[in-house]
Amino acid sequence: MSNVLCQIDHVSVTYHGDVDVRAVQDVSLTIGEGEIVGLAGESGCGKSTLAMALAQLLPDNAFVSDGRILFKGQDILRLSGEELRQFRWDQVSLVSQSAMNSLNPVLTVGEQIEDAIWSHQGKRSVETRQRARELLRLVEVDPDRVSSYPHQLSGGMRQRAMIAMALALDPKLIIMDEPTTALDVVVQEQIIQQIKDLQRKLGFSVLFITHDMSLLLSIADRIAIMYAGQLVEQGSSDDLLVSPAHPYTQGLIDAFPSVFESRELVGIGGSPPSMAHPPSGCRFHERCPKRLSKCDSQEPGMIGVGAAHHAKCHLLEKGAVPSES
Ligand SMILES: Nc1ncnc2c1ncn2[C@@H]1O[C@H](COP(=O)(O)OP(=O)(O)OP(=O)(O)O)[C@@H](O)[C@H]1O
Repeated sequence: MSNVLCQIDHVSVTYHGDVDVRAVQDVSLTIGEGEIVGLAGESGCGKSTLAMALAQLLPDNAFVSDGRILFKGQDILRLSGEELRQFRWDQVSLVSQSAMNSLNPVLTVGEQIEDAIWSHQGKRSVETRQRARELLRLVEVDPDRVSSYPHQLSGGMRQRAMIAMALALDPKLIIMDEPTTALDVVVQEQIIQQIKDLQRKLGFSVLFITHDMSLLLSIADRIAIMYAGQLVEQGSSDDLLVSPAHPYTQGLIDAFPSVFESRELVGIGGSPPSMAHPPSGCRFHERCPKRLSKCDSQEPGMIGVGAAHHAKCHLLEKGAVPSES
């Protein structure tokens, strides 16, 4: 792998409420410089919470209850005040699912990009307007659109404008949380291609979050799979495509149309558990078609199945015989 940019080290995140919810539990994940890492899993499994912890944007009722997050070797959980503000844009930026909700409806796109530059570099000038135009050109939006309001742009253009804004301060890492979910398939493909092109050209790293495995297999260098707050498998895209080791990963792959082959889609039976009361043993055991008798009581560890391919499943232990149900 390339040089390490970011190391998420045994991180847990807890939400305070009537019942405390540990939405992320003991997650370790590394993102290399210039690498696109995909994070997949069904709704509610903790992907966005992990992303928010990484961007230091957790809501007030949530906190990192264990572990550390090193960014270029520095523990970002210890940053405060000005250091934190700088980190949030200079090092990491975020593109979220709905550009319509993220963009300010009463400011033009140009003003919003300029604000991002200005508020962190302390100057608004002819150059910031010029930079806003360059950024729009970079994401293939007509630079004259600096004067447009968000509602005057198509969904695809708004999402491109969000990407332009995320690029404004040359961050080292861009977190993309379902950036194309709200778009139709054709526009989605164009934007994915553009993200890949920009990443190659500019060299930033990406944490790409989605529940769509087939999309991830086509964009990510490496993929991590989350289930009920835990990482259950990680490996290269090829590893996961050719030999997924966790039944949940296999289920996710089977549930989405493949860009590589045509086959019948099969959903995963049941639904993810409540994070307030996660099941004992392997958290996937109630839905697993290959569960063993111990899966409901003993939590499996992460087991190596290849050079950089690991999965958290008892089936990978020596001598395990799956029971097909
Ligand atoms: N603001 C909140 N307050 C309390 N609990 C929360 C809050 N946000 C999320 N959670 C809890 O954290 C769990 C994980 O949510 P999260 O949004 O991180 O999942 P996700 O995988 O990103 O889902 P989605 O794909 O739907 O965004 C949820 O199941 C919920 O129990």
